[in-house]
Amino acid sequence: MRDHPGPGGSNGGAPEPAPAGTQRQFGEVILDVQNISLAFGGVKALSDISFDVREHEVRAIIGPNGAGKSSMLNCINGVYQPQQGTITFRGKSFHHMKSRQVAEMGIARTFQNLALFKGMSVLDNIMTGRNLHIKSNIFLQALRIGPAEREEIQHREYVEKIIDFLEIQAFRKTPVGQLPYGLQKRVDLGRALAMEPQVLLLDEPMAGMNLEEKQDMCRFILDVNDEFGTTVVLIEHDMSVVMDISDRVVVLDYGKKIGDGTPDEVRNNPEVIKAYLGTSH
Ligand SMILES: Nc1ncnc2c1ncn2[C@@H]1O[C@H](COP(=O)(O)OP(=O)(O)OP(=O)(O)O)[C@@H](O)[C@H]1O
Repeated sequence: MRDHPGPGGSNGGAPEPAPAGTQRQFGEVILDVQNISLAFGGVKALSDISFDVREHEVRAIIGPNGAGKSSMLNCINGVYQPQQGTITFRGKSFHHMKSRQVAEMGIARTFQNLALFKGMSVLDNIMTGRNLHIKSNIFLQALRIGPAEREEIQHREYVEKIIDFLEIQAFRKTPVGQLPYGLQKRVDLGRALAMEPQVLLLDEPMAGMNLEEKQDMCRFILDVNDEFGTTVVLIEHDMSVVMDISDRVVVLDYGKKIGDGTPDEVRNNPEVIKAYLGTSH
């Protein structure tokens, strides 16, 4: 298990050191979710959910099927517009932000069902993550002349670094659809990393993977967090993974928050045990 910070909660935004004897240290609250409610007709997907995420933290959202986890990520990255509540990123609140605007602010997302172009190579898929950073106009890009050519070279260099980092050099020209599922998930992570996010939202990054693939993915998530300093918010069903790599965990059940704290606190929370950990998923 990782070394953990103290129990959750804001201290007014001041940097919060980890308790004595622990290694991990977090910055200010980077993402603050306050009183979010979201309904689809009569279905209350989220009811008055609040939690915060500190800079450089690995924060997990767990809960049984239908608990509202993906809906929460969709509110954070602008796919859904909650009827109530506020999300604040680096002190800037937003209610009705489009996904692209959220991405431009520095929040990237991977999806439960991969959002990759199966016929395109690994390299080209990861390049799509650079779109937000491309400054030259489409005409120059198409002709690959002047500043556009220089810019493309810089973006390709950045993408090559990600490919090296994720250890997928051998597949850089391979169409993504020909790769095993675990590697496709890694490419999806690469595409999100190419956006140079400050916060990375991962929707079930380990789903459908075998043990070895899960171990690899855990290592990459922790390396991204350590080496790039990227804050990570992840949804994951595999409890051993969640408990191993998360600093703090939010627990949802039927759209309500029933637990929030370190893995140990959550593990010992009777309501959480009853709703989730006591059942098989
Ligand atoms: N677009 C939608 N339209 C209608 N209902 C929706 C929509 N998205 C989610 N819901 C409903 O909201 C509730 C929460 O769903 P959500 O997918 O957020 O849960 P989840 O915790 O991510 O579940 P899972 O672990 O199965 O992915 C469910 O009752 C679901 O049916």
